[in-house]
Order: sequence, then C-alpha cells, then structure tokens
Amino acid sequence: MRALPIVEVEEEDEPRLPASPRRPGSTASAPAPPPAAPSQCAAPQCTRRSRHRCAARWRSSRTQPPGCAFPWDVGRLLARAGPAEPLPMGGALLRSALEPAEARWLCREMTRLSRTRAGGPLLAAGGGLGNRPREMLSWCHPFSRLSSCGERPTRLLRWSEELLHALAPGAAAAGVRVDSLLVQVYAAGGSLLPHTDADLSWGLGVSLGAEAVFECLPRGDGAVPQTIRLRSGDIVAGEWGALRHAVRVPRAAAAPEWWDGEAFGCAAVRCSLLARQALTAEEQRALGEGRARRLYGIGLEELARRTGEEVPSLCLRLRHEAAE
Ligand SMILES: O=C(O)CCC(=O)C(=O)O
Ligand SMILES: [Fe+2]
Repeated sequence: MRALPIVEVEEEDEPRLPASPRRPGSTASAPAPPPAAPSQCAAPQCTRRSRHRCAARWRSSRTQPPGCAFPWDVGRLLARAGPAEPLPMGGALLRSALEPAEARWLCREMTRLSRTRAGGPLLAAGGGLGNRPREMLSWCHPFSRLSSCGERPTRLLRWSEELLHALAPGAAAAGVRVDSLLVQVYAAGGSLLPHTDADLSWGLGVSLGAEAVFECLPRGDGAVPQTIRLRSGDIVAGEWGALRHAVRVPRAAAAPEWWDGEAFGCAAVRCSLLARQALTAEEQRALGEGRARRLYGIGLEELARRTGEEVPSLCLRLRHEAAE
C-alpha cells in the first residue's frame, strides 16, 4: 500500500515548498517538473535532495505529490493568509486558511485515514447521524488515548503544533505538544451544547465543509460572548479546556461543491479536526479514579473489573457521566 503523505514520519521526507503567491482556486495543476538534476527530488515543487521518497511517490502516482501541495509550510501559510482575528483568552481565528482544493484534499485524507481502522471505518458501521457530532476517526483520543485509525498522522500533528504555537503564543509558552487528533462530523442541524473541553488545554481546530456557528462564551471578567461563523478552511486556535464554547451547524447549511457526502457513509455536511495534547495515561487514570469514586463509590480498577471494561474506555465513559 502507498504510504500516506500525512503519516510520513522521517524528517528527511519533509518537502520544502518554494515561495509561491496565493492562487485562488485549484492547487491541482502543477507545472511540469523541470528536468531533475541527479541530486534533486524530481517531484514538482519539491526542493529536497535525491532519494527523497516524495519523488518516488510522485513518479509512481504520476500526480503532484499531495504532501507537497498541502500548505505544510506554516510560515508561508501565515504569510499568505490575512491577519488572525483575536478570540477570547488568547485564541485566534485564521479565516480561509485553507483554499478549497486544500480543504478537499485534507477531507479526502481523513476519509482515507478512517479506512485504516481494523474492521472498517467507524462511520460506515453506524448508519445515520443524530443531532450530535460523531467521531469519524481518532489518533490518540485526547481523553482515552485510544486510536480508531491504523496509522499515526505524524505530519499533520507536527503541522498542527507549529501552527498552534504560531497563532497562540499562550500555547507555546505553556509548552503544549500536539499528539492527538480527533475528527468529528456533523449533519445539518447538528450541534454541541455549551461546554468546555474539561481537563484539556490548547488545541487547533480545522473546519471543513458546511458553515458552523461557533460561540465563544467566556465566563467572568466582563468578557462578552462572541459568535463566529466558521467556514470551510477556517482554523481556530483556542484554549478549549478553559474557553466555554458551543457549535451549531444551521439546518439549512450546505456543504461546498467539492464535498463528497458519499465518502462518509452518513449524512455529514461538516467535518472538524481537533488537534490537541492528549491526557497522559497517568492523568487519565487519576481523573478516572476520582470520578469512579465520586460516581460509584469504588476505585477505577474495581469498577473496570466489575463492568468488564478496559480502563481507557471506562475513563472516557466516566468523563461523560461526570459531565451529565
Ligand atoms: O466542531 C468543532 O469545531 C469543535 C468541536 C468541539 O468543541 C468539541 O468536540 O469539543
Ligand atoms: Fe469542545
């Protein structure tokens, strides 16, 4: 099987893009590659040296290597985007950060990654979508550390961390690392009620597909709630664990033209990626222990034994129960 561009792990695989002005529309057509000097990667837009695998991949697929087309270069991505808009508590919104072709590519990568799950993609197994978003895939789920996909999206995690640190200095100062990806899908009319992502910290959210209404609901300090329309390609850096927020996809919201609804196996019109730092196994256990005692009056191990559940999924369930 062909290696996924977003799961590349080796530093030497990292392509560097030459500077290019932002072009509205497609990134799909690349100029023909110049005749490659023997010491250079032959893939278009790639300046890495020979034996760089992106060239081999490009040659075998005969298309522009997707890894080169996505705006992996965070400095250049920020330079071509407009100024980030401040959000409460030090967060920021980068509007139209991804062009439609890039959003479509990322979305396709997510459906492809979801299919690396042993037993088939989560969504295809489950039928319809209710009023709440559903997990499409996770890598190192922020609360349970479980993964529903078979390959680590290393490159996407690294990109998210770099972008998060650039957009939210608070995240960089706090030393937040991004090791977790949670991808959820919404149907039209789907929503998340006001909440904080308790126990978590900073993270990067990428919106793909139909528009959503995102409410920032900071408490205290006279801070006023802020309502934002999140459109496909918008990126939010926020302290999700501290900022109260709610998400709603309007019933009339339509996915963009490029959206391939069939690929999800359900009536999804919006897909959101959340890249964050997962709880460590120790943090997860300590929180689960407290919740098991509060809710059931027994320790976590004992509850796991009695219910037959594995500790990570039990901790996730306890978290939901504690929030109810
Ligand atoms: O869908 C989004 O943009 C944010 C989702 C969210 O807040 C959450 O999953 O906790
Ligand atoms: Fe949230």
